[in-house]
Amino acid sequence: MHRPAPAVVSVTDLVVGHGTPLGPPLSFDLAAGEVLAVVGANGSGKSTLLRTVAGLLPPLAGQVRVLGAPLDARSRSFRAAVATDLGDDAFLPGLTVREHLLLVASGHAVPDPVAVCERLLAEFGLTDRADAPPTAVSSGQRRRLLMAAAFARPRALLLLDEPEQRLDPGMRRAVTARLRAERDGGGAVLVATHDGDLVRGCATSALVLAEDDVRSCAPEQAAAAIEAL
Ligand SMILES: Nc1ncnc2c1ncn2[C@@H]1O[C@H](COP(=O)(O)OP(=O)(O)OP(=O)(O)O)[C@@H](O)[C@H]1O
Repeated sequence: MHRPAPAVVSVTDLVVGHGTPLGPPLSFDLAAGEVLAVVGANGSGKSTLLRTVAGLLPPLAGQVRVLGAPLDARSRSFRAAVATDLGDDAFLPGLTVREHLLLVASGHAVPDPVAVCERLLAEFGLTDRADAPPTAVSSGQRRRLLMAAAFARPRALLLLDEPEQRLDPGMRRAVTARLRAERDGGGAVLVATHDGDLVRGCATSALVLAEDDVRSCAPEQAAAAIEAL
């Protein structure tokens, strides 16, 4: 008998917050080949939601399941399946941009990690700065490195918090195209963003967070909601 694959992420009656609830309970499913954009004003809870789904914050109520299992960020299966760029930059002293990428790819047993990393360095415009430590590149270049690192490893789910931050317009368009390719290749993406063009360019659905309200809508409506903020 054919059983449908479980949602990559399944959220039921989830209440997030730092001690006190932020907004009403949330429920949504995210399947392979989908990009769910989370939009809303500053402080509406986008990062808090992403950090909860990443297992960095405990839910105040409700459930998050990842690939059919209750969220357990310490489990090997969760760590193997979930790639994140939540904007936290922590780097190892003494390692270059290239070496950071290689560390991620090798740590996840990616075949031919050197070739994978060189491709990502070129794609994210970092080849010229690959031998510098991350502390010696620009803030936008560090952001490119964090994003490249998320793509340097296998993943079923990608969690991104405002990937457009600090990127120039050309790289924003490139990231949007990258997320479209992720979606079309069967990946699942949960992305918080203030970038209407990114939502239009890659999302399959959206959640609009507001005080005491959460609305599920089509990408075009979410992009319009961003532009109305
Ligand atoms: N570490 C923290 N401790 C306590 N409260 C926090 C913490 N981080 C965020 N908050 C609060 O939680 C609420 C939601 O913040 P969150 O960062 O999730 O919003 P956001 O929608 O991602 O905002 P932005 O668009 O500015 O990134 C805000 O009121 C914020 O002040």
